[in-house]
Amino acid sequence: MKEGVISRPSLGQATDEYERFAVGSLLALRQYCSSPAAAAAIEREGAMRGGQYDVVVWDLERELLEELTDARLLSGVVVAAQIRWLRSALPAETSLLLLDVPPVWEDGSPTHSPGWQRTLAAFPASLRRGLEQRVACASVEVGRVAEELPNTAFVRRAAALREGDLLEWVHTTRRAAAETAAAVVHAYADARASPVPKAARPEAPPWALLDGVFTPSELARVIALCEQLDRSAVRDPEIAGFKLATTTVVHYSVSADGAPSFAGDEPPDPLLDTGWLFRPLVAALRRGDAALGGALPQRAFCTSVQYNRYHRGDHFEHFHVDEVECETAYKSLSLVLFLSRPDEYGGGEFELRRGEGGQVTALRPDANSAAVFCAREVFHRVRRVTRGARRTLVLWACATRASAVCDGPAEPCVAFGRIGASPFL
Ligand SMILES: O=C(O)CCC(=O)C(=O)O
Ligand SMILES: [Fe+2]
Repeated sequence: MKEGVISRPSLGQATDEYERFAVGSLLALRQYCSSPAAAAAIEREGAMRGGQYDVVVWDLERELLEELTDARLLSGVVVAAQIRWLRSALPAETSLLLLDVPPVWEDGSPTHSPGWQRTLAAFPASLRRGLEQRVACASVEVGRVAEELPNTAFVRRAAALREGDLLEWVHTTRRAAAETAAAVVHAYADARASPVPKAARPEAPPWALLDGVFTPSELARVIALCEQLDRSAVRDPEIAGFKLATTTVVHYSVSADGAPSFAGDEPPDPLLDTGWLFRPLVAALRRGDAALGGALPQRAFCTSVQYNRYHRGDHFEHFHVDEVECETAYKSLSLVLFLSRPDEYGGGEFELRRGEGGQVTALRPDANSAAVFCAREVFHRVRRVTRGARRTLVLWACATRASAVCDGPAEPCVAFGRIGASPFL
């Protein structure tokens, strides 16, 4: 495998998909997937997309990765594991596509933060040089992609970056992968010493229904965002017997000083500065947790938000729990926010069931309400939509094994995709 190779024929097929379906998302999905069947489906998907999108190869495994692992930066270990998985999932002849290895350091700090600067300053000179070379090399690749795909938003944005900003940009735009890596990094550390996670209290109700999650003005803003996302939506292929829907991932993204992350003559990107969307959802996770008996571990963080649209014939008919493995970082609470009014769609019932044999409850909740439930215990599915469109936002509060039992402040807190130095936002 050669470093920095772009396979030109397959690049010709890529559009903005290029960014959206970068491997990071698949890795994140694989990490978070809900069942062995789902894992298999995602791996198949990985293999298929691997054939379609032969992207930029940054072979981090050989040099930098060794250095990272030597430096005991656990992200190195995580990346190595991800690459191994990726290699096994892709056909042998496919060049490794690894668009984004987010530089998630042990304290989860973004690359230009004081934390990052301190980390970098502590590196041996050889490692620093290695890193700098990688950034330069990545910039060259972005430049080459820009020649191939001059008109995509991704490229316009990427090409405008200065070299030093690249890692920062990767960190921000690939939040889902970063979350996965950050979670796994801590899980590796936690797994050494920690006992199994606390089971949810037996007397806790299995799910909570919350209403009024967004204020009217927030809701108007959410709807406007969704309409904007609908305009560039790409329909996901069906995973038969599992899911057929269109899903867009919205990452948590805020700039430190509140200024727009990208200035210039482009219209503002609706996917930047999304803190306003996350705050009420995190508040709802906290409310849901309280209603369920407060089982959320002390140290928790939330994932990106998935915006799902189910049009006529669409479904998520596979009865599943969102978390099964619990070995590393795990999803603790699931939140499904219903954006559509019940009269806007037919079918599309949200069915919930506690455990394998529990009784099924079918819900068609009001718009702006949310179901919150234990990600490990509550099976759920979405029946086929027969009319109109059903829209939801889905996100999870995640934790690591040790965080289920660690001592911490009395109030459980949810941080935005960051654990480590300041998990208690
Ligand atoms: O969109 C929904 O209503 C549920 C989605 C879901 O169950 C999931 O993403 O795991
Ligand atoms: Fe689910």
